Formats: sequence, structure tokens, C-alpha cells
Amino acid sequence: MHSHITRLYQLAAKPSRRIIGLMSGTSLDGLDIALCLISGSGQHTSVTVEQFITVPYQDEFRSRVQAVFAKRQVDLQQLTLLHPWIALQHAAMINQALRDWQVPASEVDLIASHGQTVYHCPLRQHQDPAWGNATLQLGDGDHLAVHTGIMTVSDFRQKHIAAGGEGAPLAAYGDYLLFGSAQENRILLNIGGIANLTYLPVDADLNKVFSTDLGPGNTMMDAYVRQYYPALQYDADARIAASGKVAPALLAALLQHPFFSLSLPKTTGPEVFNLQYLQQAQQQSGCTALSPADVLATLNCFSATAIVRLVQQLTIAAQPTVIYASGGGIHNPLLMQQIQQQLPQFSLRTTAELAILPDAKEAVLFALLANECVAGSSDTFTATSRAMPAVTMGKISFAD
Ligand SMILES: Nc1ncnc2c1ncn2[C@@H]1O[C@H](COP(=O)(O)OP(=O)(O)OP(=O)(O)O)[C@@H](O)[C@H]1O
Ligand SMILES: CC(=O)N[C@H]1[C@@H]2OC[C@@H](O2)[C@@H](O)[C@@H]1O[C@H](C)C(=O)O
Repeated sequence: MHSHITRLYQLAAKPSRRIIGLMSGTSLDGLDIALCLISGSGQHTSVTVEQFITVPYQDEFRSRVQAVFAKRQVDLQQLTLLHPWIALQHAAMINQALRDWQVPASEVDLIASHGQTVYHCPLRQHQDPAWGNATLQLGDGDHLAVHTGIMTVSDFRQKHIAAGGEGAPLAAYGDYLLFGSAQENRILLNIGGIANLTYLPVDADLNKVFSTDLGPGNTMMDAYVRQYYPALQYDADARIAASGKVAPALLAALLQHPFFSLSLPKTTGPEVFNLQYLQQAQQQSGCTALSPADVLATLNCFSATAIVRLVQQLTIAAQPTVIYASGGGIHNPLLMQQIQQQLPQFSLRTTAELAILPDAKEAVLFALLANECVAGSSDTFTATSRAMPAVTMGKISFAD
């Protein structure tokens, strides 16, 4: 037997594993690195986040990724070069974080790497029956493993698609393992570039658990700010949006997108919700002469309304229901205020109240998926629904 396999076997048998979860999301703001101590697996999983940092991306990283990001036509050489290059950038960020935390690589069992999504195209989006669901994440796992010296699990989304899903959201798996409650229905709402939620009914009956994308979280607001205020990356604390007025006709046009009428669960991305879509909605509604502040106020309200409408569609058993929010959108006070105002029957909190830092949550979820990949059991997820195929996800790369 190869010594790699022996090591993998020993790793799977340990009572707890130290796993670095990585998330590089659609906002392109930075790499989230969560150093997690994960005990057990399946229903018996518990996590302590020992360290967390978001390493901001430099302009060079952002512009190289943006050259292909969510674009139908790209330079194939650039795409090919990016695959190892992103992994090398991420490896350098991990190595630096471990030095700062004074944690030797030999004390880390695994890296769980989401990679960088560059294109997401489920069948219901591209609508060409000759093809199926597809998604592409760059940042090769072998390069990460070799350049950190740490065994790496990567490319989680392909197995979900192979087993009948759309490749996203994968949040339901980790949310189910960590946050099920016997006292209350829980909605885990993540507001990143794209907003998604996981619904966990009381007792977290696996047949009813699912996660779905909701529509744009920050992505359209960020894209607009980056175009009209080139010195800014986002509308910090919604200062610009708060100084504008919502344009009802534009809001109504934005809410017409067919994505909102698709059945649940569903997925989307900046391939759909982007500035081109905004321009189209402005023309349709005759709102082409709005001030940037009014456009941002409307986009902010659009994201809030898309989230609220989907939550209102859920069939929720008659128990108290609490929304636990995470992701960068929780730092947007206008967005959070609109969500709470439009959903007065729910209490809106953050995952900090469940002992997981809201900014770290997605990185932790990928660490959990890697833990399941090496130490989980095929009995944990038994649902046969399209939402949560019962498969382990991720590909294993050895470091030598
Ligand atoms: N103080 C703030 N005020 C307003 N918005 C903020 C603030 N801080 C962060 N954000 C928003 O959060 C975004 C980053 O969110 P996050 O890191 O959760 O996204 P992501 O992980 O890239 O997205 P996804 O989950 O869709 O892949 C920023 O681009 C910005 O829009
Ligand atoms: C294809 C892709 O990268 N999708 C992301 C994106 O960011 C948020 C939303 O769109 C979600 O579907 C997903 O990420 C989270 C982590 C998920 O899979 O649960």
C-alpha cells in the first residue's frame, strides 16, 4: 500500500482533525482562511474556529481574474494560466497566515479549497438541452498541496453536479451538520456576492432540508460602485445608497427576471445578475437618467426584496423561526434593516450567536465537507432529492 493511503487512513481514524477551510467568493474581495479544529464527523461533528483571516486581494489578482470572470468569451491561454496561478497565490497566503499564527504546516491535516468560481451555468440558465449543468472553479488542488506541504481536498462542486445537482449551493450539508435545532426552525442566510439560504426545520428532518440561491446579494451593488466610483470596491455601510431614493419602476423591472419564478432549489451568479441586466431593466422601465445614489438605493432594495420574497415562499412549520445571517452583506446596515422590516415575524440574528463568525462561515463549511470526504460515512446524507444528493464531495491531492 502506498504510504499516502496509510496516512489518509490514519487521518480518517483520528478523533479530531485540523483543517484549513478556504473560500474565494464571487465578490473577489479576498481569500477567507479559517483554521478549524473539527471533531468527529456526520451528526457528531463539532467545530472550533481557531484562527480566521480574510487576506484582501491585490488589484493584480482581481484584474487577472476579472479578465475571465463570468464572461462567455475569454482568452483560453489566460484561463489555462490562471488555474495553477490562483493556487500558487492561495498557497502563499496560507503559508503567510500559518507563519503569523505560528502554526507549523505539519500540524495541519488538510486544506479544503473551494477555488475561484469563474463561470456557473446550470441548464435552467443556459437552456440548451444539448448540455447539462456545469460550473468551473479555478485554483488547482495539486499545486496547493505541493506548495503548502498539506494534503488538499478541492473542486467540491463537480460531484454534486455528477449526482444530479446544480453544483451549488453546497451550504446545506454543513449547515445541517452544525446548526440543526430541536427548539426552532432556522434559516441560515448568507449574503455574499449572491445570496443563498439553507432551511432547517425543527429537528432538521433531512427530507425537508435544502439550500437555494435567492438572487443578488452584493454583486450588482459592487459592480455598479466599481464602475461609477473607481476608487471604491463597495458601498461601505451603504452610505451612498442611503443618500438616494428607490426608483419603484426600476425595482419592478429588476424583479421581473425569470430566475425568480423558477422552482426551488435554484442557483445563479454574476453571469445573470450584472450591469448588463441593470441597463436592460433601466431601459425597460425608462429609468435611464437616475443619479448613481438612486440606482444604488434601488439595487440595495432589489437585493433585500429578492431575499424577503423567497423567505416568504417557504412553507414553515408553526414554530418560532430565526434567521441567522452571515457573509459580507451583514455589514450593510440598509440591507439588513430592509430585510428585518419586511420580515417582522422572524427574528434576524447572525451566526455569531451560533458560535461561528459570520465572515468565516463559508470557509468553515468547506472544511466540514473535506472532513466528511475523508472521515464521513455514506449513511449521513440519505436524502435522494435533487437538492442534496447523498455523495461525498472533493478530490484529494497528496503533497508529495
Ligand atoms: N461595511 C460594509 N458595508 C457594506 N457592504 C459590505 C461591508 N463589508 C462587506 N460588504 C459587502 O460584502 C462583500 C463581500 O462579501 P463576502 O465576502 O461574503 O462575499 P463572497 O464570499 O465573495 O460571495 P459569495 O458567497 O457569493 O461567493 C463586499 O464586496 C461588500 O459588498
Ligand atoms: C457556483 C458558485 O460558486 N456558487 C456560490 C456563489 O456564492 C454564493 C452562492 O453563489 C452559492 O450558490 C455558492 O456558494 C456557496 C458557498 C454554496 O455553495 O453554498
